[in-house]
Amino acid sequence: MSEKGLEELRNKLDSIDNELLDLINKRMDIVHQVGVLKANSGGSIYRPERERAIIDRLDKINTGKLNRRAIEALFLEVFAISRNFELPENVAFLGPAGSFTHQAAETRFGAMSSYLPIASIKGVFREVYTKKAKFGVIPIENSSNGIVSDTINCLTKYDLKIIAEVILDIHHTLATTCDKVKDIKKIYSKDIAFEQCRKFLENVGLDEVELIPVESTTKAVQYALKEKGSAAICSHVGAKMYNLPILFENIEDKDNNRTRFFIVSDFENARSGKDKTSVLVKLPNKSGALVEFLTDFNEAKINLTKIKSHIVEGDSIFFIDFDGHKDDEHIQKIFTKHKDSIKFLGSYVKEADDI
Ligand SMILES: C=C(O[C@@H]1C=C(C(=O)O)C=C[C@H]1O)C(=O)O
Repeated sequence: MSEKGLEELRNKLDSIDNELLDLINKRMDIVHQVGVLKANSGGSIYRPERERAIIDRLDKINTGKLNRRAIEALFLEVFAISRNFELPENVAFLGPAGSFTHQAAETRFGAMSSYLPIASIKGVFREVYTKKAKFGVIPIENSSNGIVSDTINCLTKYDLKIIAEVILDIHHTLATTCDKVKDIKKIYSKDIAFEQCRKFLENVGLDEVELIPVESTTKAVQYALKEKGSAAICSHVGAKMYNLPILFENIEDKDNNRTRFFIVSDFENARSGKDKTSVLVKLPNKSGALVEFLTDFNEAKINLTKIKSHIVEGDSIFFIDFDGHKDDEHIQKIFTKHKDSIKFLGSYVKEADDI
């Protein structure tokens, strides 16, 4: 291509960028006006259901090259920056920095938010409950390892609401300063990550080496970086963050290894039209209680997407997800009838039926 041709194209890009900048600034002014209205009425700045509606609308009218993922990536960042300008709010997440939960948080709160890495799930709930953070991000379940007990325990104890779910594909890498697999004598990682990569470890002859469970995959990177002859099973982001060379990518045994995260806060969402609701249920200790409860759901034609039993302080409880919003009439009826058994956890935009 001639120098002149390149310059012409670059000039075109420059003028498009000028327009984009101008439009985004104009958009920010409007968001500010919305922010003032919300501040006067005491409403939350963040409205996940409204953001979902904007993305759905743009995806529908889109005739250009961008696909839904690209539209989502661009606009979620624009929304996050707008909100952050309007009212900077802290986001607590199960840390350390670079954890999968951090990545889940960044999908909704973007690059500019102020993040607080917290060492435990209980700590995250505490930060939000005591208003040091407006939002808390924690894992609720993984497709290979099931429900995260600490999260269920905290949902029973703290009066916070689930305002969004985030589902991430979880990919692990083997990162190490060793050049060859046979030089690796020990591997650091989080206990559940070892379980998710068993077959890989067997296939490359690493099933006999010492596996050392540590608090997080990021911690594993830090250990592996310091110690010769060791490796970490960690995320791509975690390895890159500390410049630990990656020897193998995508080493998880199942190709649909997914984790679901919740975002908790102190407000409730309005309806989006495509919602899911989560509740905890403690039924009376009498025969047929569960059947009667589920029959009511069946008769109201409510689609249950998950039911898991769980023991909290010796009591058996059920964690249940179903389609619909708390304010839907048929759901209200069930909530009224079973008000002594149900703890409402939140209605939020449904990202998927299940993981
Ligand atoms: C502007 C609003 O507030 C926030 C910012 C949004 C945006 O930038 O479009 C959308 C939803 C909210 O999270 C709104 O509620 O409309």
